[in-house]
Amino acid sequence: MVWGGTLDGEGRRIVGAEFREVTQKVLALIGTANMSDLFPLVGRFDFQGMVRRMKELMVWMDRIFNSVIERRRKMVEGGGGSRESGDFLQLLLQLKESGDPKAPLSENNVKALLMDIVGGGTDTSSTTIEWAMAEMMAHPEVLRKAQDELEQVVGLDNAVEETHLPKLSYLSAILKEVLRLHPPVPFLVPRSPSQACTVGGYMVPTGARVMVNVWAIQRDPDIWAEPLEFRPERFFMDSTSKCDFNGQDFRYLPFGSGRRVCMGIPMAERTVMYTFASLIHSFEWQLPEGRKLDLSEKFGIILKKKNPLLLIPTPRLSNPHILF
Ligand code: HEM
Repeated sequence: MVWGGTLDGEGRRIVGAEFREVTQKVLALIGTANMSDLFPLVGRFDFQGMVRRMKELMVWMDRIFNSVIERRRKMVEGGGGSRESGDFLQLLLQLKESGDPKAPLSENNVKALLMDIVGGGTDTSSTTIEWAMAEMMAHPEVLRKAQDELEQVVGLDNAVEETHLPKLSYLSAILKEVLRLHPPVPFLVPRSPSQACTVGGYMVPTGARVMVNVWAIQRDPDIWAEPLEFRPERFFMDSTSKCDFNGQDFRYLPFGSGRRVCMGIPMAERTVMYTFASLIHSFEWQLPEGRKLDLSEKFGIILKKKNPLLLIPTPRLSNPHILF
């Protein structure tokens, strides 16, 4: 979707694996406590070597982008591959080449946009799906209901398609509940007011770093009934039925709010729901023998499971070949 049409087979796998590795390292580094944030005066000494390590990772990331862009250029110049790779990279390069004065794009802009999309969209989406599967293991009755809905809308003789998604209202409520209890970006992106202001009686000085604790808001017992219970049905109740992903309702902000709200919401809604729906429609899942379900969290810029979820699938469609 992002640059998949540019790379094929082995190339896609290698670049994908390398990109995942560097993204994991960047996210881990961003989530590490940095002394310089607490004592800005000593920041320039970079005692923990974090600036140095981030610069190294950015060089690595840049090399990956350069190689993908170069392959794309060769593909077009050589005329060997189709010019229409239909991916996001193609769109960005076309915009850049069109030289539209209203939206000028440099090569660096293209790379920054690629980084935003891949960096912002991969770990967040995969973490949501992992939490969703873990909650299904913890709540088999919810899983059963979701599978019943899928059987009615999709049928056991079909694979899930994008067109089915708007009809899967219970599944959509499950994902809302997953994102309520496990918001992948628990503190959103830090804010910094350009003017001092007072919020809820607290003075926030100009330039202060403000973190919004969405994790705590979405578990606040003053707002949510039985906040620690996993209950997708709550999103059908009058009081919460209007909670969507746009960040207008300050009780529920898994994608943030305001000017910096997640720009990938439409894509996330479709890809996460499609993947999750396909997983539970196409397979039955169980924990490996003797292994207990563990729902503990690991603190970081992305709120992941402390221990990765390991499950065993068994085909459930009438004809498993539908998937291939
Ligand atoms: C379940 C999946 C996702 C979740 C939970 C999520 C969540 C978030 C959150 C909380 C923010 C910060 C918003 C704020 O501080 O107000 C954000 C920003 C962002 N997200 Fe997502 N995101 C997801 C998927 C995606 C996808 C698929 C893309 C790209 C296609 C994406 C691209 C971005 C970008 C570029 C930003 C930065 C926006 C800015 O600062 O202006 N996200 N996301």
